[in-house]
Amino acid sequence: MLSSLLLADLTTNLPQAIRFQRLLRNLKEEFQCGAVALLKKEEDQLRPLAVEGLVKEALGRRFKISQHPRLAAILEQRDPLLFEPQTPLPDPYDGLLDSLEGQPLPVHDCMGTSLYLDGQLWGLLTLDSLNAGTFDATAKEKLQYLTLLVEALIRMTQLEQERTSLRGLSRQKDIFMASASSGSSEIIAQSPLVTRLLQELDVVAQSDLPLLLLGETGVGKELFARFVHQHSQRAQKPLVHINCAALPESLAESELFGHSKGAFSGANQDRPGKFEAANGGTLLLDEVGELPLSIQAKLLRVLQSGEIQRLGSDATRQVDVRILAATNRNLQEGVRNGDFRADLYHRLSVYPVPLPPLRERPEDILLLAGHFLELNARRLGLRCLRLSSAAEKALLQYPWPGNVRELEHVISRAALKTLARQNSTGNGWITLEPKELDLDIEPSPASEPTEQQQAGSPSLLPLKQQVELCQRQAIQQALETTQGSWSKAARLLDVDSSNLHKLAKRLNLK
Ligand SMILES: Nc1ncnc2c1ncn2[C@@H]1O[C@H](COP(=O)(O)OP(=O)(O)OP(=O)(O)O)[C@@H](O)[C@H]1O
Repeated sequence: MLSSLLLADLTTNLPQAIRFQRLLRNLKEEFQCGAVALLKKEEDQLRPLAVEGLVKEALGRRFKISQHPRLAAILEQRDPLLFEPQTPLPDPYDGLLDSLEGQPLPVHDCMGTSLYLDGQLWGLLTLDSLNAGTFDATAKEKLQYLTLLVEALIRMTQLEQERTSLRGLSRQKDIFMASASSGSSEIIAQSPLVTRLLQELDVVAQSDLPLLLLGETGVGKELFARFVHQHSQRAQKPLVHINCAALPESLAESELFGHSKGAFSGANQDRPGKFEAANGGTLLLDEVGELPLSIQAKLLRVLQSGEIQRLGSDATRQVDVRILAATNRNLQEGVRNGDFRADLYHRLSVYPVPLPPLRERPEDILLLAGHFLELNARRLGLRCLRLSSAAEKALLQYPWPGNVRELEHVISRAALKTLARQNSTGNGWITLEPKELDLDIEPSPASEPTEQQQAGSPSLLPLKQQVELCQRQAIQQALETTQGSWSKAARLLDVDSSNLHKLAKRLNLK
């Protein structure tokens, strides 16, 4: 029965996330178990691509193989591995099972299998059952033959993705987790807003266009700049970051363009600047709105000519640098006030990229929280950190003026606070409560969240923002229904097509 379902999915053209989710749902039913998870191996860690029966935030987690002996043992062998219910090895999903609402896992059955693609270890599949004794030798045998089908399904999905990206379309559809080479550059997101933005950036990255990343503080401008660099032809060359706000006017020219020996007192030797350091690669001008006016003129000349002159030298040097600029200031206003040169603004803003604040993409909040919980648990040596459902609600209700950075700090602070509790109980498993998050807004314990809050919408936003949030959701829904057709979406929403385009542009949906 299950194999025919899997075979049917092999021949259907489905987005990866939906395909994997269906696979896990079918497996959960087939094995009558509580949780199934599909994890992909990425260097020394495992990344969940789909989970069934685990809490939502589990998708944001990364499991370091060396810290999870069960997962390591599954990876070590080709055949499925059945763990004794009494095994002393800790379970990686302790506290993450949906049905247990944060309770630690009791004695239970667990089995898993490694997955290979083209002879290479790709990842693994795990199954957990709360009824000890469910998984026996027959179940293990069944998993063995289903493993082949699961591998075929993953391979098929990969081929389809490759074909799609060859056509210049998105590489990932439902859930897009852009994985860069180091953990710290990983963009965690599943909201349609960010998913679409990443798809767009993936394409724009291939050009040498200057990008202007706009957005509130802590929204991820630097992270997205790194994404662009890593997805560009320049990825093997340096990405040089310069914080214009931290650049004293007296040193700015030498920092950017370098200086020759004797150019000023203390210049004991020739020194290249950031432009030369970034040659062949990318230069990120962070907080570009803070650049002093005198330096703006010099920067403009370099951008126009592609040539730099080190301070104190007449020689010119050709540089090939792609410019990315980021700011949380309104540069147009800066131009109007005379703080920012109009010509430089036009040069930098060829392709503006507005990054949506966290409150406009509530779908990402719990995912990001899960990611930061995992990072903190690892850093503090805690076995498992999770959110109570009241804490989840509190995170969803909060308006996040400091965006992702604030969320990161809230989770780090809360994780630290739990240390004392952890020491007193001696238990590695910890649930965070709203009071530990220390947010300004506490959800009322008596009231159930509204549908809007469940979708992650902040309830205390000014009316204008709430209206915009509703408009954004309606447009996104319509686009999903019409599979991206704007004209059909306009008909569905009963608005004029050009008005819909204008509105979508204003709401950063385009
Ligand atoms: N989608 C994301 N996934 C994972 N981490 C994120 C994401 N977005 C932001 N972060 C994290 O949030 C923090 C702030 O991000 P970043 O420094 O890129 O923001 P910024 O917009 O450049 O901030 P500022 O305006 O203050 O310069 C960083 O630690 C970053 O790694």
